[in-house]
Amino acid sequence: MTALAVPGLDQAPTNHPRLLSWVREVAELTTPERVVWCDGSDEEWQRMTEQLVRAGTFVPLKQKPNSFWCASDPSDVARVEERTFICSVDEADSGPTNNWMPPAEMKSIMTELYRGCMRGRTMYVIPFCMGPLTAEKPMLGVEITDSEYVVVSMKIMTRMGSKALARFGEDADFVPCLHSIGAPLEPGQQDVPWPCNDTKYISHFPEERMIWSFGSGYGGNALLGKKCYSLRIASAIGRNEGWMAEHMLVLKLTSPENKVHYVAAAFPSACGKTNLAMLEPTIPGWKVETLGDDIAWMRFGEDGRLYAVNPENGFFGVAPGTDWKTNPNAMRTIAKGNSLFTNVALTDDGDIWWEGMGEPPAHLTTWKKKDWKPGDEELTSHPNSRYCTPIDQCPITAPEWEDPKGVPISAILFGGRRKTTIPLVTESRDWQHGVFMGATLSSETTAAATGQVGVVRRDPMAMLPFIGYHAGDYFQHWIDMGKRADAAKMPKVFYVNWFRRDADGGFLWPGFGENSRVLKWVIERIEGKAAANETAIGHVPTAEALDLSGLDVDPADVDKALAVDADEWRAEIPLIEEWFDKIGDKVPSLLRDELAALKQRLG
Ligand SMILES: Nc1nc2c(ncn2[C@@H]2O[C@H](COP(=O)(O)OP(=O)(O)OP(=O)(O)O)[C@@H](O)[C@H]2O)c(=O)[nH]1
Ligand SMILES: O=C([O-])CC(=O)C(=O)O
Ligand SMILES: [Mn+2]
Repeated sequence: MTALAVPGLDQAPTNHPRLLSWVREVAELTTPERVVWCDGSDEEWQRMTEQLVRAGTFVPLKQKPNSFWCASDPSDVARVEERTFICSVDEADSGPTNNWMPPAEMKSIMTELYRGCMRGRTMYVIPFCMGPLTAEKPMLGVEITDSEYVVVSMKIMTRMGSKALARFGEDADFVPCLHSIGAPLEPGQQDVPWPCNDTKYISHFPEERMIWSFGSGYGGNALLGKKCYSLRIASAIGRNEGWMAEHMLVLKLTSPENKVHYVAAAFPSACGKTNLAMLEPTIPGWKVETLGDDIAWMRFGEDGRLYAVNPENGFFGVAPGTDWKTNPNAMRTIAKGNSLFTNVALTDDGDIWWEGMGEPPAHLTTWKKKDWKPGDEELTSHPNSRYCTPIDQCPITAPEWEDPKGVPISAILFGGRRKTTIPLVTESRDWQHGVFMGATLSSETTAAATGQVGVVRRDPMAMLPFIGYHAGDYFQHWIDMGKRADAAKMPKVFYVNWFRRDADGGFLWPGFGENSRVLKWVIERIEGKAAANETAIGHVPTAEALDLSGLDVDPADVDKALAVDADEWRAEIPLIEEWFDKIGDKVPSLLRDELAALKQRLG
């Protein structure tokens, strides 16, 4: 090996041999101008944000301390599912829901893309830890990137820098995560505010536990600790080790009698996780606290219950629709500053604005950097614009959110965005039926991924884009988790839909804080206190069982939100059959049995 004289390469704050040799190897391939080992300090944040302001990437916000507005390239605004690959050694392990390429082929394509790709740029080395630093076996990773935006975002979203590196010792295992925006700078070339590449690959090598990402700076494609590590790679690890990595929020619910229950909920991207995680109950005496808004790792505890940990350190939340009425706790969190806002609108006095925030000011700069005034047709903010903010700034973050042991889960909610068919809430009969509900979960597509919006697709456990292996094996893993446990100790599974509509297109259920009424029914079911109708699809609340006191809605609308329409469900059956056929032989026979039984009950 020829010793490469890249400034900074030899200033490594570690003796970890595997880490050192990997960093050198990447530097030799990508040929950056210098290497910087990130320490995660406030001085580093200061330096990076100043640099991003000089580069025209960030605009400092006058109205929010230590916060920045940022507009991406208009082509780089969401996850790119069609460019996301699970490169398992055997194609059959990737399954019918993932894109696949042989690992060797992907590596050879991407190696050529990476060759010289950091020319003229700085290569940052970011040691990070997903989940609490105090974990007995911390889940470590190192992201190499040529994007300052990624470095500062990782500081919010993960535990990174020196404090993470302290857990590496000289031989700790870590997931190598290689990221490049794919925009080398030639001498004298003027940089752009959001460099990226039209060619994009988001590749995962589950057997090697390695991630390679190229061409995009967008969060879900570039902050590799999030979806790539904590869901795709972690789901594959969890399957082997007997735990679960899920696209779930985790909240703590305290009843008026001071009983505590922890609830996890899986909804597809842009379908309400952050909002539910930070909900302000509208019913007296109930309290919600937040532990996580996007990802949960769940393992059995010594008492046989399922415990959840949030691997993240921040919120990367959908901006539009967030305001003081719908999600006041998110507003309080970002008001404290230390946040990044990407692809929202900028006000003339140096604040942010987006659709759903009430009356717009007389003039705005849109996410496309165009002038905008009220009445203009164009959206001021991209529908997938995001705020990125530290979780510990949230006023209702539960104190135990960093407990490495996690919190015991009483209920799991699955939910989607469906205009029809799916009632407001349905309780499963048992774990296996709950797995069936999750495996057949459907939702309309959203702006969180590129592609058409509003198309109904199956999104099993809200994990369609995030399962790091064969979806049929994933269903089997869910069933096996139930078999390993005492049934009485497993969380009870519910299926919710906040998005059912009337004939005029209006929502039948007011949602947001009012969803506390559904949470109350869920807890009362668990405690054996609330009534339900047994229907073909599961247990649905009687109109009286749902606490509607003080709620200003037409009771007929609530009835419609709760209705089980046999015709609509009969129309759903062929869609579920088609879905199971797509998964093929690996659909667990118990789920086929559930489908047959559902068909029979519907007549
Ligand atoms: N009608 C209605 N809309 C909701 C409700 N909860 C959330 N939304 C809207 O759904 C959109 C997405 O909500 P989020 O809570 O950010 O979704 P998420 O699941 O956290 O999304 P990701 O971060 O992409 O995983 C926002 O525009 C919300 O305003 C609800 O109860 N009713
Ligand atoms: O991953 C992202 O970019 C944001 C997110 O939470 C999702 O899409 O589910
Ligand atoms: Mn998400």
